[in-house]
Amino acid sequence: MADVSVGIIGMGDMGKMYARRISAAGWRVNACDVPEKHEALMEEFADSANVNIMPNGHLVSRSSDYIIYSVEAKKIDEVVAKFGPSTKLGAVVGGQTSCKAPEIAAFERHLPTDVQIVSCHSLHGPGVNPHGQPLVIIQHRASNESVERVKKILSCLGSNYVYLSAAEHDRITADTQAVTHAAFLSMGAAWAANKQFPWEIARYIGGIENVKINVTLRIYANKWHVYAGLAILNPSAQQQIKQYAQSVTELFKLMLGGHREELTQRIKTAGAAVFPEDTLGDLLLRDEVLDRFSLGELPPERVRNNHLSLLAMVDSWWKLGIVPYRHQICSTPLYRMWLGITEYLFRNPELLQECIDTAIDDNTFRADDLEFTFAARDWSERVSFGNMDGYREKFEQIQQYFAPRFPEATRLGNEMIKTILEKTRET
Ligand SMILES: NC(=O)C1=CN([C@@H]2O[C@H](COP(=O)(O)OP(=O)(O)OC[C@H]3O[C@@H](n4cnc5c(N)ncnc54)[C@H](OP(=O)(O)O)[C@@H]3O)[C@@H](O)[C@H]2O)C=CC1
Ligand SMILES: O=C(O)C(=O)Cc1ccc(O)cc1
Repeated sequence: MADVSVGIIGMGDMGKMYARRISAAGWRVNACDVPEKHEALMEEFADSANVNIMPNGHLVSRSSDYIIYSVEAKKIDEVVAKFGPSTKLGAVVGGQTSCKAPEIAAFERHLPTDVQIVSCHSLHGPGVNPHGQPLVIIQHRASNESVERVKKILSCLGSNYVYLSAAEHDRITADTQAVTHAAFLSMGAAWAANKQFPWEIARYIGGIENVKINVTLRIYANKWHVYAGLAILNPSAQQQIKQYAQSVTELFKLMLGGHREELTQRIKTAGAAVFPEDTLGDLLLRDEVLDRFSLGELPPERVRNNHLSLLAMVDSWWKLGIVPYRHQICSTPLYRMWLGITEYLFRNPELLQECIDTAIDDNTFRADDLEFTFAARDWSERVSFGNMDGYREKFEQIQQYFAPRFPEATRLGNEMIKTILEKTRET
């Protein structure tokens, strides 16, 4: 084992995080990125004795025993086609991309048949401590012995292994990540369209709103390709995102039409299906936690909101027959927060009633909800059409709008994630 070396192709945020932790645990790491970044990487890792920065993926592939591709999901085929044939005889190969269908297809297409395939996916971003987070292991074409080797290497992350097939992985992450991101991306799109910075408006400060704002900014501060890849390339994700957009539209129409009874009936039915009384444990999140992380001044009294984004989430879980708690074992931090605030609303009958009353009686959210509905449908269409360029254009435009607040939001978001994860880790 001492002689086993680890290759990392793609030294972006995730690749570097892996390289630092794996090398610190004593493994020799051979790593590369695109040639334009070679020199900068050499400098950055000059002091890391166990990290050997190489000029390209051929050199990494031919000299490493476990090779991890940590490149953009949309580039996986092109990169594996280039370097896969150079893989060391008998090595094990895996990938870190967020969607496994294209990754596994690329491995099967381009890797020599003697090469084994054990893939992985850390279910968190590069700024989150991997300790205790889920790490998916996919034994696709490999002996048990090779899986043990990979687990031994990755054990330095301290994550919890979750064993899935590639297809199971994609199905679950469509239910958890893709639809969660669609909701937050739509919130950001609506705020930007209305030229709002929500932390400057009293009705968007405090409690559930803090989570909405911090998570939205966290997503827009990341790279577009991460979200585009896991939504567009995941065969299961389109349906989920489409259902979410449809639920948003239908609920908004009921609100606009003043159909109190129908709206109440639908929300209560969905709530009962997703949060059945006899299966519930403690709440994932509580007021003290929710109120602590605000980008703006907390108003003296909580301001009402109809929470269309949350009502639509439960409605689409119900329509799709998804039981969100079943996915907790392989959930990301953002998914846990999203489930946390949704549950917080649905398990508080007074708050839910206030939400329905606000939806019917209060006109002040109509403009925001209209933009939110447009946004949810627009994201869904860009995903359905497989429109990478269109996704990027919209994402980066909104990213620019929020960029000035990213440093503060990231700092607050990190604290919030840490606190919330401590509260939700055992569940
Ligand atoms: N960020 C996150 O929160 C998470 C991301 N992931 C997944 O991990 C993967 C990496 O993500 P992340 O690190 O954030 O993305 P980055 O964009 O930071 O890193 C990807 C790196 O791979 C490089 N690359 C592209 N082509 C090649 C090549 N031919 N040879 C060597 N390097 C190449 C890219 O260069 P260039 O920019 O020039 O293309 C880039 O530096 C993605 O598939 C993502 O979906 C998984 C979990 C969490
Ligand atoms: O927590 C989330 O959902 C994130 O946004 C971070 C993230 C992004 C991509 C992944 O493949 C895994 C985690």
